[in-house]
Parts: sequence; C-alpha cells; structure tokens
Amino acid sequence: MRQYLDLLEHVRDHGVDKSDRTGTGTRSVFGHQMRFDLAAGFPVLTTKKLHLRSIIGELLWFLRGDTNVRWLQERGISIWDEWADEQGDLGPVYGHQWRSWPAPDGSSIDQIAGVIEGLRTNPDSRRHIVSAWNVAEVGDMALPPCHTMFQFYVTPASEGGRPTLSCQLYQRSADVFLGVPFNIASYALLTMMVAQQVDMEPGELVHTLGDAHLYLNHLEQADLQLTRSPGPLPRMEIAHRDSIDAYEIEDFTLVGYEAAPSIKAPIAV
Ligand SMILES: Nc1nc(=O)c2c([nH]1)NC[C@@H]1CN(c3ccc(C(=O)N[C@@H](CCC(=O)O)C(=O)O)cc3)CN21
Ligand SMILES: O=c1ccn([C@H]2C[C@H](O)[C@@H](COP(=O)(O)O)O2)c(=O)[nH]1
Repeated sequence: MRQYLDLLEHVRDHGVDKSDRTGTGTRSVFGHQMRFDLAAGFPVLTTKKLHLRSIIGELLWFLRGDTNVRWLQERGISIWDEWADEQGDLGPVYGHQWRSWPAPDGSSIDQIAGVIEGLRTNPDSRRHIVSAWNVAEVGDMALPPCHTMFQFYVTPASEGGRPTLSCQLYQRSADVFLGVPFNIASYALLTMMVAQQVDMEPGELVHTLGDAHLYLNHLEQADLQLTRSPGPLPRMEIAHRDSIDAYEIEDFTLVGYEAAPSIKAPIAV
C-alpha cells in the first residue's frame, strides 16, 4: 500500500493548513489519484490493522438501501452513530440514492441494478455511472456524500480469458487517516462483488480525491504510521452469490492479513 503511504506523506509534507466545518483544523491538498491493481492482492493497510468487519458491514448496508444505523448497530458496527438522529436516521444518504433515487415522475431508480444490467448487456458503454450526489436532497442528508460518484470500465477479454472490470471513484472530501483506508477497501470489495455478478475479473480501482486532508489531531498518528514498512497484501475470498443483494458478512474471508497494530485516532464530527 505504497500508494496510500505516499498520499499520507504528501499531505503531511506539502498540504496547506486550512480550517474546516468540524472546527478541528486540517492540512490539505486538492486533487490526488491512486491506482490499485486488484489482481495484486486486496488493498487493505498493513501498516495499521483495519477492522474489515466494519467495512464489509457498511458496504452491505449501503447495498441494502438502508439509511438507518440500527442494522449496523445490531452487528456491532458503530461508525455512523455520531451522525444519526434519535431514531437512528441519516436522511437520504448513500443507500437511498444507490437503490432508490427518486425520479421526477414519482417512481424510483435502482442505480446498482441498472449498472449491473448495463455491464452485462453493453460492456463498452461509457455510461456505467452511479451517483450519490443528488443535488435536490443533499440538504436533507446528515452528511453529504463524500464518495460522490463512481464509474465502471470493462477491458475486453484477451484470448481464452474473461473481461476485466475496473472502477474509478471520485471522492470530494477525504479524511486521509481514518476515512480513506475504509474507502479504498470498500470500493475494492464493491468492484470484486460486481465483477462476480457480471462474470468478469476484477481489474483496477482508481481512486480520485478532491480535498484530501489530514486532521491536525491525526498528525502524530500519521508520523507513527510512516515509520512502518508495508508488508505483502492479503487475498480476499468472496463466496459466490446469485445476486448483488444476497451477500452476507460471513461470505467474505480475508486470507493472510498480517498488519501492524491499530492506531487510535479521534473522529472529527
Ligand atoms: N471526519 C470523518 N471522517 C470519516 O472518515 C467519516 C466521517 N467523518 N463521517 C462519516 C463516515 C464514518 N466513517 C468512519 C467513522 C469512524 C471510523 C473509525 O473510527 N475507524 C477506526 C475503527 C473503528 C471501528 O472499526 O470500529 C479506525 O481506527 O479505523 C472510520 C470511518 C467514515 N466517514
Ligand atoms: O466515506 C467517507 C465519509 C466521510 N469522510 C470524511 C471527509 C471529511 O473529513 C468528513 C466530511 O466532512 P465534510 O465537511 O462534509 O467534507 O468525512 C471520508 O473521508 N470518507
């Protein structure tokens, strides 16, 4: 995960200090891109231990179209608690926009089903896009989407092989120490799951960041992480399911994950 450590170092050494909504203060750069070859191993940090169960659970929760934290809490996942109201609701966030974007005629659009159907029937299309940034509803969300839109791209099969499926994510705002490691692993998983559904090989994850920032109360943790050397990447095994809606947390097995100890950091709310 050199790509990630390079980002961490770049923001630390070349970012500008900037105030932010949470009042914490950040060091920030604008515009950065990382690429991860999913055939080279699963892109999860080895320089600090990550809690994969939270990441898998959050992704399945998005795919359920769920926007209430109860389902996460029932599985011991608390990463969205700070933003929920007393009922556990977050407003029309990711899950709502991915699975039931409201159409002007009163119906709703399932962008995930649509993109999977499109990849199957018209792989060369340049329109395999899912957007969470619903301009009309951003104001009703507990937090406007940070991973705002993603696009799939199919590389045709070479002789005897299968096509490969790549994904590019545009993330408008990136908490480099806490959020980005989650976001990389989450979109790698999503790409692998969609590839399985459309019978393709996972290709590359291209991760493009807008405002990439280190919160000022994460600088020491970043320094510590940068003293560590990256190790070999583990492999992710995903049980075969017949539908993108049928996966469960137990279907995911990370094989050979050896990581340095976790590093605690406060989340900016
Ligand atoms: N400031 C901020 N950064 C984020 O990354 C972020 C938000 N806010 N708000 C919405 C979601 C929630 N996300 C979160 C929230 C908490 C952790 C966190 O505390 N991670 C710990 C482990 C927590 C666990 O797995 O239980 C870590 O060490 O990675 C990570 C991402 C990502 N998003
Ligand atoms: O998946 C996520 C969700 C959130 N973040 C971070 C990025 C920012 O630090 C905050 C959001 O604050 P805004 O003022 O709305 O930009 O959460 C992330 O990195 N990844």
